[in-house]
Amino acid sequence: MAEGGVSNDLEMRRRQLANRQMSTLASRKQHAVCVRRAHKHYGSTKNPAVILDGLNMTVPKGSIYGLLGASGCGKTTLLSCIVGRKRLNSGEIWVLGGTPGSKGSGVPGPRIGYMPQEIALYGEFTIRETMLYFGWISDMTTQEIDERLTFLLQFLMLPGPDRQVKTLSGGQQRRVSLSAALLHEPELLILDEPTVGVDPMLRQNIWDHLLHITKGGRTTVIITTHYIDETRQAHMIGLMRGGYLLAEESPERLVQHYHAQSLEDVFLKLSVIQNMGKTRRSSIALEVTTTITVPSGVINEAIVVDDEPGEISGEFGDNVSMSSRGGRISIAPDDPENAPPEIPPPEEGDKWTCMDYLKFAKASHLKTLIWKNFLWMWRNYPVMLFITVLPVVQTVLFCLSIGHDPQNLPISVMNYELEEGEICMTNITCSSTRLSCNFLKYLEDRTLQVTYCDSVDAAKKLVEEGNSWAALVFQSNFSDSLRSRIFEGRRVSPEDVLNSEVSVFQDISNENIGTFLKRDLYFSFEDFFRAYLTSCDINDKIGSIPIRFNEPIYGYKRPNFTDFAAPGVIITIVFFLSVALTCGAMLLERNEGILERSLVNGITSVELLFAHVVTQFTVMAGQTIMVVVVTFAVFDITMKGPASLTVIMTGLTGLCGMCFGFVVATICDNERTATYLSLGSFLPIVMLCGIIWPIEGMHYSLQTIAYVLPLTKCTESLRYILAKGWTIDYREVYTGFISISAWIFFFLILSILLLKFKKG
Ligand SMILES: Nc1ncnc2c1ncn2[C@@H]1O[C@H](COP(=O)(O)OP(=O)(O)OP(=O)(O)O)[C@@H](O)[C@H]1O
Repeated sequence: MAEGGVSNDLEMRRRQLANRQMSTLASRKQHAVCVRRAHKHYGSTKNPAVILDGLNMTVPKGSIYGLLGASGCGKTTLLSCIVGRKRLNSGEIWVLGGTPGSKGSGVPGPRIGYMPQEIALYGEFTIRETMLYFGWISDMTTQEIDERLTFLLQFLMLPGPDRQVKTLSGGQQRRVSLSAALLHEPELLILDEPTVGVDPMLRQNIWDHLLHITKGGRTTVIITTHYIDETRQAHMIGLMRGGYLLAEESPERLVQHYHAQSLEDVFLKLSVIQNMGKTRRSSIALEVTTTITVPSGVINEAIVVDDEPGEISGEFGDNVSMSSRGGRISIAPDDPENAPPEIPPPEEGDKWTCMDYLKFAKASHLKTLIWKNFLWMWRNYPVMLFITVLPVVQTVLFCLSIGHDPQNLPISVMNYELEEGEICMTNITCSSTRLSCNFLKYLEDRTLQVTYCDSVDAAKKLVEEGNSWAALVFQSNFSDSLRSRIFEGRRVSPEDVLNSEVSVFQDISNENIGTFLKRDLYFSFEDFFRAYLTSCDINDKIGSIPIRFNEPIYGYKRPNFTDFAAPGVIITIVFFLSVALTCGAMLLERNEGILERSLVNGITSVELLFAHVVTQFTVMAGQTIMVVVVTFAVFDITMKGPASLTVIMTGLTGLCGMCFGFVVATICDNERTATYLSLGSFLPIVMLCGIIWPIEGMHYSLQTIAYVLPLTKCTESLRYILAKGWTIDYREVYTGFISISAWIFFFLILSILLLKFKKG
């Protein structure tokens, strides 16, 4: 780039800058960027970490503005506020004539090209795909993108367009990131350290290109860099320290004014002056003034003025002022007549209405975002695996592992009816003297593993050692006593009543196994007893408890737990897989800075959410179908109601999980907190939704909470559809649909509002 070519332009702009003038609203709006009295802190208001402390900044149109400052001084924070991604706590920003984020300002949007400090690219995309993404969201055609890409690849010395970004070196990735910012030739280019990791020759090429594009006055560049010397080529430099700009001038004038050798010298001197302002009464300051040469008159002219911040910008010529918590030091005498006017209130009509927030998205943006989401998933094999295999595996595991009766439970038996060494014969007759053997046969038929012992103590010991779930003891006259119990009626002796009992010593530490064993003992005894009565020509029904269980109206005579658990398990699998998938995809996008970058390019939160809804919904629909097919077609779990309702309810649950995933991703700053929040919500939701235990058995105070939770009503509803065959006409069914739809709506609105308002 010919230096002489721009010198006239530059000179003219410098003269404009040197003109002292009142900072009117109109003049502020004419600049590419104008920041006034910017205050920004992180942390709580009680204990704030102040980053911007009354900062003023003026970036004239068509200039290259080098923003310099030590690491951590707040440059990135300032740039984020300029591009509308973070909000000031107080103060004003005008960018390209409007307030960032206001209606019609075009900022954020394609008027801005933003290269953030982090790479902020999809590693799985090729260079061309990356450019297509950023180009399309900036409303470029594919042909325009390809033409620009050819130039940028050559100019930034990048490898072929089909190279995947993750296979490039760090420096190459930064250059791809720079290309993405330069691609659509924006009016305002904001480059956060674009020359890191770039060799000196290419660095000079980049600077030449920046000088070239700013030459016509249409493009303005704000650039931060740690290489102070390269900013000599900028038209203007802002030296940032302690939350505001120490100086804002052209590099030549700064060096000249401070009689410095280099810009680094200038920065050092200004820093010393600033420190003296803060500790001007301390002896350290005296020491510093004697060792550092500061332009004559500068210190003497320094006067302490009030806390009211003043203008510090090229707009006001050489006027350089600095504030500290305790007061303000003005290096050049402040001109009271040039005191800045109060910041005007924001213009009416700039504010977004609720409808604007929800205003429907641009079709081209949506198309691009959906394309990007699918491409990202397609390129991420583990994600694809997660998407396709996990729901099937989970469902198969559920169907194979939950709800089946425990098999081969060991029990120990001391049978005093048998002689020593005698083996049980199992023929049953009315006069049998070995009825205990007949009963044990029925137990064995129920897969219980019987171990015969030679004493009660030995049988109980097996239980104590954990080798048996129960010890059964039969008395020596068990058969006779049982017969007396049947045939002697009211004359039966108490001894016979006692001796006809099977004595059981059970291990009920595992409640489920204990209950199954009890059930097996009861059922086996009933079967045995009825068989015995039949052998004695007695109506076998006398042997049953006189309660007749008819064919149930709903369900089966022998209900199975799998049917009970299936609705809750299906819903939980679909819901939480959706949460994980959505939350993971969004957090990855956000934490790598890609989301930030897309938003600066003009993507709106509604578009972003809508694109995720479309992508995740497609995935989730596939998952739902797989889960339903495996559960009902392969494992034949009971489904009495219409399959369509089952699929719709499962699909809605997945949609709700997806919307909850949006909320988690917007609330949480990183994967770790997202994991805590998802897990933290998983357990209460699952515990209270009635999968594990009927809601009617919960503490009454929890029952109301349980019914309000997202998965409770829909689990119930699905259970009614599956087990009873009910349709949408039933209140219990349609309330489930209403409940899940309400939660979807709530989560969606919440995530839109969070996305919109949760800025730094
Ligand atoms: N979200 C945040 N929450 C709390 N503190 C933050 C946050 N973002 C930045 N900071 C802090 O604000 C200060 C300024 O950060 P910023 O990234 O703006 O500095 P910088 O000048 O761009 O630094 P560098 O040149 O190293 O990139 C730092 O101390 C940083 O730790």
